[in-house]
Amino acid sequence: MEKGDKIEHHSHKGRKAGVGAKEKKKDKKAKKDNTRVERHNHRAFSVANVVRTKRNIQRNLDRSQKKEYVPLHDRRATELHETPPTMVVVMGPPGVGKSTLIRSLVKMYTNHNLTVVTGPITVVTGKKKRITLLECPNDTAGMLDCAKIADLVLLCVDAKFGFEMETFEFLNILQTHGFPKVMGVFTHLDQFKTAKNLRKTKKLLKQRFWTEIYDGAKMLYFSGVINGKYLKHEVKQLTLFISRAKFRPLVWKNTHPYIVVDRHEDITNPNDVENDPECDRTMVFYGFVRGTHLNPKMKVHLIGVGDYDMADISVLPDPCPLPDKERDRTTLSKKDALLFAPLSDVGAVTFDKDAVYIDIRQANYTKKENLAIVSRRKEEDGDFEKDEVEEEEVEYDSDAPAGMLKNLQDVRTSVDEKMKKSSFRIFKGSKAIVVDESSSDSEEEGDDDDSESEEYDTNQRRPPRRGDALGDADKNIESGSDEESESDSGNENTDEEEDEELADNEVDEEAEEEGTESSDDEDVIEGEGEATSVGVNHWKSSIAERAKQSFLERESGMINLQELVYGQSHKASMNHVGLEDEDESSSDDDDEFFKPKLTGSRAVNSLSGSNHVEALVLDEEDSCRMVEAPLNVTPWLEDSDGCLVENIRNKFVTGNWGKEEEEEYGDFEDLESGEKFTSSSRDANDSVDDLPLEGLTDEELRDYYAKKKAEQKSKFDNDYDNEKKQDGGDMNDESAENEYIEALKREKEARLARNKEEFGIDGERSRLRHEGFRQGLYCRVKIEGIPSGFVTGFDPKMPLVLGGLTTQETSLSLTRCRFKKHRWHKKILRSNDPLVFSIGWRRFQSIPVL
Ligand SMILES: Nc1nc2c(ncn2[C@@H]2O[C@H](COP(=O)(O)OP(=O)(O)OP(=O)(O)O)[C@@H](O)[C@H]2O)c(=O)[nH]1
Repeated sequence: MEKGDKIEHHSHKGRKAGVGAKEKKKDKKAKKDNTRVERHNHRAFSVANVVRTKRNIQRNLDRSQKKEYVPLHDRRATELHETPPTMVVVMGPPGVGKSTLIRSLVKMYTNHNLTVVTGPITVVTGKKKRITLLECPNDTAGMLDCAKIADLVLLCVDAKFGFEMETFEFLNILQTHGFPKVMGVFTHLDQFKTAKNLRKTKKLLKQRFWTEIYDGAKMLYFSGVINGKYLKHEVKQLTLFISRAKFRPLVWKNTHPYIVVDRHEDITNPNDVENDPECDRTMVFYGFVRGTHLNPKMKVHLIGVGDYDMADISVLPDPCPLPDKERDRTTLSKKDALLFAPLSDVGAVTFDKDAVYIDIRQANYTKKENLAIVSRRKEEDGDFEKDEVEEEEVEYDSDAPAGMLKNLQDVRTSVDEKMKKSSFRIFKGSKAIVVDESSSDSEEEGDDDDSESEEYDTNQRRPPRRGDALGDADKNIESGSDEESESDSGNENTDEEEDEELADNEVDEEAEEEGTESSDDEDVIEGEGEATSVGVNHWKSSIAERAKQSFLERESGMINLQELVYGQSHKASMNHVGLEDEDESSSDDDDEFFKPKLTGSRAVNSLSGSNHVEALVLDEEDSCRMVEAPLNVTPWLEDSDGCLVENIRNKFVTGNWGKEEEEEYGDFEDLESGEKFTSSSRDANDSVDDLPLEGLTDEELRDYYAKKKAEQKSKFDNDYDNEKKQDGGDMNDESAENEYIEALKREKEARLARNKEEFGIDGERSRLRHEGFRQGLYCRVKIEGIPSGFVTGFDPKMPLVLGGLTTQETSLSLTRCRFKKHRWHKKILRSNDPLVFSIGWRRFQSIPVL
């Protein structure tokens, strides 16, 4: 509806029957007849009871006064899909039912039965709402951390037991950390035997709770557990309270960015850890950015560990996104009610920056005969036979991934070894070439064979093409091997095509056999002859071949930038010389054809002798920063007008920075206002301020400054009032203030919209660079140099928080603080009494001197 539009209301319908209607009729008639007597009831609107009215007025004033608070600038995201999940901390003494409460809430929201409740659990609770549930550990450190990050605290209290030490401790901690919203959850109500007793206890608990927190704080009563969860309608009521709760922006969270870590990973090089198990670790932390913008250059404090610079921070896709905005639904469907609890063992998929891990719990591809240990154990347990019947080995297709995985288990020799043993012949009737010269007797056969094997090498280095010699050679491998195998069996086949078909068939058959045959059979086949083994492991050898080809392709296509810019390295060039020398000596007896070819730029360099020499000269040192000609100092020292030393003398600290500098800059013109500034005008301006100060006494000087300050203040006040008048018109103070706050809000929204428009959809990266990582983004933060103790002593029950540090928090500073004695600490606090300090994100224990 537009602002100017009038709202249509139902018109008033007068009474047509009853006393009121009768009276009205009478009055109308009297008015008509002019017999109406004007009556005035003096006491109608006067105060009947002065004292009571006074009290009433005072009470109303007090109540409205209580509701007033200093408005805090809310820096939380305005757009709902950008807000991070609300942090709901569940706190209470041990055994009070915290885990049961979280389990019940998760079941209510997502219909998922949680077994383990550890770490932060994020749940989509509505179309525009998410919450993160976190169980607060029962130690001071954990409580301190939770108090800093909580938006809402569910304070669990065992009603049968009453308030316990932990609850009061936590409330105390909350008070000193800026009080977040607190709701009371009273459990174990089913353990009261009489209703009267229950009613009495409820009343007592309520009074105590309200005095601890504030009058009217929300409380819920949970009466009993069914199937390990609280009653459905009671949990439903709690979810309603959670979704309706309004959170005040707390000062600390308004000024500090932080990440409550969902999960973390140790990405230290395993070799380093093996060499030194105590070595510093590189770790990545995952979580939503909360609070304010997290600047990548900011220092962060990993609570309980120390201050660190972020080695890397990047945005990841939201693991628990809000449902699609486009879908026009009023309620949240169960499908959209997502759950993300990486430490609680929910779901099988884990996302990393560049990998997705799927936990395939039960799948087992190990062959049955290899499960010796398992079966032995079962035998020992005595239920071997029973399980035997249950578990039947599944047969997989050898082409399917599972089948290939099983085949891999049968491999006894590596691909390299097989390649060494393999042989092929290039021309029909020529001798087969064996790769491994030492194992074959090619050495004994003389130079010809050597050259053949070399030819094989050089041919191999060429990138393959369809129908190329290598492709032919491939065919030859197959045909050659077939021939051999067939010659063994006595069937000679000269037709190549037939050979290929046959080979294919054989490969297929043997591959099929391979899937079912045991490893012993495989060994027998290998023993029968190499030709057969080539056929059996055909797909494996082709893998090696393909890998080799792709490597060669990459090798030839690769441009070495370092070589392009700096020439070849000295070592490399020395190698070339060595190689060439060797070649020269060997070229006497070998053909040109069999010379090892240099690839890429090396080959170009070695083309001509002069080029080669040039390359060698370049190779000596990094030449890009060197001055080619020797430095000529004479023009610097010449005693003339153009003397360089004199020209730059004043650029240094020792130079004359007086008038010369001003003269150097000369006059300039303000292009916007068109005003011209000359050095003389500047002098005049300066002198106005400077003049009265000369020869003044201290008293006069003080007066002079006070006057100047008053002038400035009045000027500011005028400007400010004008601004306020413009914003609020001639309204009274309160409405003007409201209007002012509204104007600020509007301005903020407009600024956000402008920023968004400016950066556009594709400008996300530059937005992150300029703004930092805004709240609600799911980030991955890499931190280096974390002590090994953090990994070894990690307790998933303790909340892990990465808090952003402002600049003044990273520098050495003096803090003034006051101590308040704990209400139950009987003794007077003395020097050297150990205290736990919580200053900003940091917390530590110390023995202060008071
Ligand atoms: N009868 C009854 N039993 C409850 C109630 N709430 C929780 N329990 C039981 O209390 C036991 C402890 O509950 P948990 O949820 O594990 O308590 P917790 O606070 O997480 O305990 P810690 O993890 O040790 O701190 C469980 O066996 C629950 O079934 C309740 O309202 N009534």
